[in-house]
Amino acid sequence: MRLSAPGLHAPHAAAGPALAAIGRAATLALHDELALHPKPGLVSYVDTGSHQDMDAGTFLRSLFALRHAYPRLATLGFEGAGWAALQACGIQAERRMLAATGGINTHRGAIFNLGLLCAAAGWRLAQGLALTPAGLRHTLQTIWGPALADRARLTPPSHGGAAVRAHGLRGANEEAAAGMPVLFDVAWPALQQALAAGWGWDAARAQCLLAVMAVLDDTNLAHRGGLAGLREAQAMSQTFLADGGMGQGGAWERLAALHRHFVARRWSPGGAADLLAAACWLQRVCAGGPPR
Ligand SMILES: CC(C)(COP(=O)(O)OP(=O)(O)OC[C@H]1O[C@@H](n2cnc3c(N)ncnc32)[C@H](O[C@H]2O[C@H](COP(=O)(O)OP(=O)(O)OP(=O)(O)O)[C@@H](O)[C@H]2O)[C@@H]1O)[C@@H](O)C(=O)NCCC(=O)NCCS
Ligand SMILES: Nc1ncnc2[nH]cnc12
Repeated sequence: MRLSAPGLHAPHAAAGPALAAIGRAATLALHDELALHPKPGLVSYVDTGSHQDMDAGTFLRSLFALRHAYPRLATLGFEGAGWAALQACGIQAERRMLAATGGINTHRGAIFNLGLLCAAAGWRLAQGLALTPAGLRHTLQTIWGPALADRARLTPPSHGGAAVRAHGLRGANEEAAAGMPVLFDVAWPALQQALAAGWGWDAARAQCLLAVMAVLDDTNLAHRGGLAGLREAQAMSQTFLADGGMGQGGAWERLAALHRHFVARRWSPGGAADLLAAACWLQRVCAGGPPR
């Protein structure tokens, strides 16, 4: 599926199928992330990683519950909605997720990241602009960047966020305010390079995940493992990549060992998982989808 935006100012009805496809790509991208195994500390169809309160079924219920939110966010972007409307839609989606999972936070970060990307795609569609990674990044920064930057200063952080920011780390909101540099400068190039090397969709997603884990200030890791845990997880990911990443001999076995190491410590890179999903969404929206 390649979604370019032909013609300036596409009328609303004509854009309906494209907006629906943008939203559907988000649900599919969440599944791309869930279906990958092993992922250090994360839930998949094979096991629940570092989690006791959720499994793949919880994630499936969550992504099913979110399936209308993403096309809605794309439509809001198409309509040029302001930040308040996007936020209200995101908060409603969070409520749906919690209702579907019995109060478990499966996709809070993914609602936010993928929701913003869908909105940016909808906005570009309305302007007749191409859906490219660089273009989406530019739209995010110019249209909603100022509101995000204000929130970064004004909104009190939740959960481990306070401690995390006390260490000068960058959470989901700060990442978005900066134009999602880890997504566009790290995750997306890693996925593209792996695909260009012919590694296949599974290895490419694993490489992308490790590339993100190597650099992201993942608040979930900091929450579960403290700053020391976050830094050790980053260092282990960097070493894995330096040794050849998914291109090294025995890569899958080594990834499985990393998974066991994370599970033993209850570490879970949930923020990195979300950015893997976001990179898969870019692949589906901007690059014709996963390789066949
Ligand atoms: C903007 C908000 C989403 C910010 O919320 P918060 O202040 O909580 O910010 P962060 O802690 O920075 O991150 C929120 C979630 O984003 C993921 N994440 C973590 N680090 C990063 C990062 N550096 N960059 C990008 N994304 C990041 C992560 O989400 C994933 O993990 C969650 C599961 O974690 P888990 O450990 O299992 O569960 P917990 O219950 O949290 O902990 P335990 O007790 O079990 O240990 C899961 O959600 C994944 O998606 C972070 O959790 C929010 O405040 C907000 O504004 N929401 C309103 C919606 C909105 O405005 N939308 C705008 C338009 S769409
Ligand atoms: N597969 C997964 N396991 C645990 N937390 C996550 N957050 C997003 N995806 C996740």
